Amino acid sequence: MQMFPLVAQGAQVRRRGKVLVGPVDLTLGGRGTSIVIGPNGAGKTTLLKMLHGIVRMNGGSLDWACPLEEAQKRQAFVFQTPVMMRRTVIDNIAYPLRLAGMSRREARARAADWAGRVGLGEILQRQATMLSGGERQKLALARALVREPEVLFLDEPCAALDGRATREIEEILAHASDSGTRLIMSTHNMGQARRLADEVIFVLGGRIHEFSPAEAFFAGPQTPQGRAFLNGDIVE
Ligand SMILES: Nc1ncnc2c1ncn2[C@@H]1O[C@H](COP(=O)(O)OP(=O)(O)OP(=O)(O)O)[C@@H](O)[C@H]1O
Repeated sequence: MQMFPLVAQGAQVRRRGKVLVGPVDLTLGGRGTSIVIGPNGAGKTTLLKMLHGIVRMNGGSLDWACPLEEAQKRQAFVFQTPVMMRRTVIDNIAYPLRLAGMSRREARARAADWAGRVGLGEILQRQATMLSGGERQKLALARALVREPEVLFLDEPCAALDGRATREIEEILAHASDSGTRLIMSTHNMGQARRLADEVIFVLGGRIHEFSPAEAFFAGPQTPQGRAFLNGDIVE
């Protein structure tokens, strides 16, 4: 069953009388990588969580092309600082499969396979809480990808990582994208945005200020704020 388009109409998130996001009108198609950019506090995280369905909306609508319950099963979210369970690497990755009812044997086999794909194949038995930042992020990716979601949301997955770890994560993401996983991801790193984006969602003040194909955006944003942001100027 088709999951896309995802259509938001007048979607809004308010907390304590303040609008954090919206109103947002947005239609996302089923292909490629959407990169969400914007200054600190613009609402990128809240927007991603709203689209994923884990923050309560206070207005408007958000509709997948398939029933919501179906859509929820087919998407995953990688947080900026993923939480590690006090278990081994392989058990952390196998966990979502176990939750979904898969046998221990099968879940561990798949987990070991995914650990290998993200470069954690040598440390399957290490306690996840002992991992470095880059390793944690790889584990979080494997744990999200192991269920083969059609859509993966990521909130600044490389924010705390050095260049090498960032490049490794980007390779995993590019591979997932090539394999057909729809990526919707925020980043502060404009180099990363240029490398990964098929389309850019520029968020300002909780609203979508620009939404364009990546090539067009990076060639020249349509708005003064978009241009300023791309230049590294302060945008408020
Ligand atoms: N649960 C909440 N209650 C009240 N305010 C919140 C809540 N969550 C976020 N905010 C506020 O909403 C605004 C948007 O936050 P959000 O984290 O979505 O922005 P962001 O663009 O991801 O920021 P950053 O780039 O700094 O991570 C901020 O001003 C933040 O302080």
